[in-house]
Amino acid sequence: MLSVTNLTLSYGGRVLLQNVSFDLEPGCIMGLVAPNGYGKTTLLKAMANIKAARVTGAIAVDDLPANQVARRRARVFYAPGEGTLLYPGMTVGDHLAMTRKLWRSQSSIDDVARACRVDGFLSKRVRACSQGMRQQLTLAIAYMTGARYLLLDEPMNALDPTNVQLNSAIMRSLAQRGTGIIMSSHILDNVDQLSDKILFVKDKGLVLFGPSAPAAPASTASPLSSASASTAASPAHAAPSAGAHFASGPACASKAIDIYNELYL
Ligand SMILES: Nc1ncnc2c1ncn2[C@@H]1O[C@H](COP(=O)(O)OP(=O)(O)OP(=O)(O)O)[C@@H](O)[C@H]1O
Repeated sequence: MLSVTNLTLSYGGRVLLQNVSFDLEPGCIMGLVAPNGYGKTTLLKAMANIKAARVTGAIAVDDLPANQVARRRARVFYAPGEGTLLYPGMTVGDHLAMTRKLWRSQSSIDDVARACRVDGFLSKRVRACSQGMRQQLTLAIAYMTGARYLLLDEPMNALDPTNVQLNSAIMRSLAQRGTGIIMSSHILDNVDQLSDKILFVKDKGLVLFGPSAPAAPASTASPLSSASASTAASPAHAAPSAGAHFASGPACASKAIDIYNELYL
């Protein structure tokens, strides 16, 4: 379990998230949704121990003690968007080879390249790749690491519909084998299809929609209002009474776009 406890994130004096807590379980795909600038990237980086912001609180990686930095790092991989992970002068194949070596991956370059459909441009330098190709490569690198927890920043951006479906299937298959995935996204229909749970950033807190949250009270006319209030009143854990929005599994009773509109519009 990747556990976030009482996390506060700020830049200068500006607090983005205050005292938030949640767990990313192995085998779970969690969507992370909020408008631009609400702190999704900052949260994912903090979870990967990439300290861009000021961070207080605790992040636990399984049962590993905090001082076992290398072992913790080996279980968590953050994949940024927009190809910023990549080296423009290196080829696609070089990136996979480097990742395989650094992460001591058991996967073969050919297998990952074929599965992620980057095998057709392995010898292309990143600077000559399209935006979508760079994103395909970023995801191929993430899968190659074999990390138990993948933190994916807008992973479906720039991908064509075929590649969105391909990567959705790969993520689902990884989750079935125990990988925990959290992905920020503005593509809400994909978040609906893929996520077991969805975290929304709201009022510097988190609102969780997912099957493990307790069911909303029957008398609640709008489960959202109860969810928001619950989170605001209880910063300790992002498990407000919002579970009625989801059936179990990826199928979602309420669409993310409806929840989004109710939270932010
Ligand atoms: N290095 C930094 N120094 C100061 N402020 C920053 C820094 N990085 C990000 N911010 C600010 O923190 C806020 C949250 O940024 P972040 O990138 O985490 O948002 P986001 O939810 O991922 O946005 P988007 O959906 O646009 O990608 C923004 O207001 C941004 O300007």
